[in-house]
Amino acid sequence: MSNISQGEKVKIFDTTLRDGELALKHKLTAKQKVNLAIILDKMGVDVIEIGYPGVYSKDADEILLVSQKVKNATICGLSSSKPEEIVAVAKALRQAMKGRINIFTPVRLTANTMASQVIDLIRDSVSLARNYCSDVQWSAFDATRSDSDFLCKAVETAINSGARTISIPDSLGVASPTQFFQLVKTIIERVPNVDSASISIHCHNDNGFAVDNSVIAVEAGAKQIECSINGLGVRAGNADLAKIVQAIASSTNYYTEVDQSWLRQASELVNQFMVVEK
Ligand SMILES: CC(C)[C@@](O)(CC(=O)O)C(=O)O
Repeated sequence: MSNISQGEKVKIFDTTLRDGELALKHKLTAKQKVNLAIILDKMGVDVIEIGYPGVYSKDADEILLVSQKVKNATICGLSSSKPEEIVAVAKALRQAMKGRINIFTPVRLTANTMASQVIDLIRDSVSLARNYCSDVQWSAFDATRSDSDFLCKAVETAINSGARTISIPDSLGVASPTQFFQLVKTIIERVPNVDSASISIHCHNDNGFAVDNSVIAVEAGAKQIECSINGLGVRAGNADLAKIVQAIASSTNYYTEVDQSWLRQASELVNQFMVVEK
C-alpha cells in the first residue's frame, strides 16, 4: 500500500509566515505577510500557512488580508485542539477561496496524559473544525518521540473524524532519515483508513536532517512537504523550500508545481524580514 504513486505531484506547504515568524525576535507586519504570500502564490505553492490566530490576534487580520490577495493557494491557519482556537481560525478564513484549519495535538504520552483523553481530544477537535471547513489537516505534534502504536491509533481517529491531511512532524528535529522513513512507512502500512487522507510531513533541522527527512518521506509515501523560505523556523529552522523543490525536481518519479524562477525574490524578501524596521 502506498499513499503516493510514481509520477505523482508532491504538494508544497509553506510555513514561513507561521513557524518562520515564531523564529524572529519581532513580529512581521501585515504588509510583509501579504507581500510574501503574493510571491508564494505566483510561485505555485499549494498551501500557505499564515499564522496562529487563537494565540496571536493580529494573525487573524493577516489571514483575512492575505485571503483577499491570494488567487490559487490554499490559506491555512494553525490551531491547538482548543475549541476557541479552532473557531478563531475558522472566522479568520471567512474570505478565503480555499481555506484550511491545521490542528495540532501532542501525541507523546506522559504520566499526566491518558491515551483515551488524547483520542477524545483529536476526535472532538477535528469534528468541530469540519463543521466550519471541509479542508482540515491534523498534525501529530512530537510524532517522532511518540509510541508508534498509539500514533497509528491517533492518525486513524483523526481520519475517521474527517481530517483530509495528516501531518507527521519531527517537532524537535530528533529523527534520523532511516527512522523517519520507517515511521512514515509504518503509518501507511498499519493505519487501515490511511488512503482516505494524504500524509504530510514537517521536519525541523536540529540535527541537520530537515531536508533529507522530508525528501525520504516522499519515498515512504508522503504527499505533502511542509517547509519554509530560507528554512526559517523555530530553533535550527524548518526544511528549506528551495532545496526541497530542487530535490523533487531532480527525481524522475515525482514533481512539484513550484516555479523556481520566483525562489530568489522570495529568499531576498525573507532576508529583509530578519531586519527590524524602525
Ligand atoms: C504544528 C506543528 C507541525 C509544529 O510546528 C508545532 C509548533 O510549532 O508548535 C511542530 O513542529 O510540531
